[in-house]
Amino acid sequence: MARKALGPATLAVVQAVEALPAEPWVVACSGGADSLSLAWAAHLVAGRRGTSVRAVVVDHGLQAGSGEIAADVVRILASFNLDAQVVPVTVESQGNVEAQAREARYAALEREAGGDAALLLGHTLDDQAETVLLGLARGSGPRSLAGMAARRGRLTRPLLELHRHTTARACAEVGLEPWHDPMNADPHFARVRTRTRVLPMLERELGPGIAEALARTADLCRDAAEALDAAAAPLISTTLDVDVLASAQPGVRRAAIAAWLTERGAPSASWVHVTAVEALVTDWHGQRGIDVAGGAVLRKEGDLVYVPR
Ligand SMILES: Nc1ncnc2c1ncn2[C@@H]1O[C@H](COP(=O)(O)OP(=O)(O)OP(=O)(O)O)[C@@H](O)[C@H]1O
Repeated sequence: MARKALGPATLAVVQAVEALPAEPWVVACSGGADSLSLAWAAHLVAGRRGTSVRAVVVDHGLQAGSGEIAADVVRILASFNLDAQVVPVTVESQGNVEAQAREARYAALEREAGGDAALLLGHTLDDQAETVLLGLARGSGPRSLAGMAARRGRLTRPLLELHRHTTARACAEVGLEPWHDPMNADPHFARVRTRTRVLPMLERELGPGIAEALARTADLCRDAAEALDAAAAPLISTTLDVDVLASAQPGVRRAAIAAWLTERGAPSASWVHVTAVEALVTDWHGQRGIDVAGGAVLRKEGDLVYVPR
């Protein structure tokens, strides 16, 4: 039977999905153009391969009518016969709501994917470029500038080399109406200002191709971060040896401290904490220790010791 020709944008999304290995897929779909076009393409490719695919829509319950919006997305997915379900999560409405929503979303999505399925996410080249730019503005190092990996564990991002405008066009080509999240247009968020003002301004002032260049920076930084981690690994055990740290290169020393803090159970080591711990080695004047997230680091004889709170 002759296949109906795909439009050029749809073809680009389908080809990105075809590059994935054959395995069961769970598509994380918000209803936005990126994850909607991804879900459409995943359904097509899985059908051709005879592998299983379904979609999950997380309802964070943070906006009025969020349940209906999620149900609408499930209906859109059902319109092309993709099996989908809404998964509600509970997010505290105090503190950093965005970060809590992300954490609850990823926990629910990973639970849904279980042990065997790859979890497909709709992040694009533009998302990667925004992540790198925001990291540069914060003064981040290579680990953070590495941005998002195309594959980490079961998390899979097939669209990282495609622009957001491609996914929007793909939806139009196949007749899907994506949901436009009002938060994606709210200039209160630094990411939204980066997307709508900063990147377009850089493209105007410095020339086209900024997003591609920033995505390449992410790839290069990932390589650099992996090299630093590999060099730091032999320095890490239950405690850190002060003399060994003192003679290590600064970048390797800081990578060792960051990885050690994370291994010991300190939640994501910030630059402030890493450099404060480093000072126990490079600028020691008898201070006993310093507080870090989740505990304290003490200098005991020739070692640094992590004491959880
Ligand atoms: N509520 C949700 N339910 C399921 N998956 C989600 C949800 N929100 C985000 N995701 C997943 O995370 C990816 C990135 O999220 P992000 O918030 O950057 O995108 P988005 O603005 O929701 O829109 P899009 O679907 O176009 O990516 C999405 O592509 C999707 O795969």
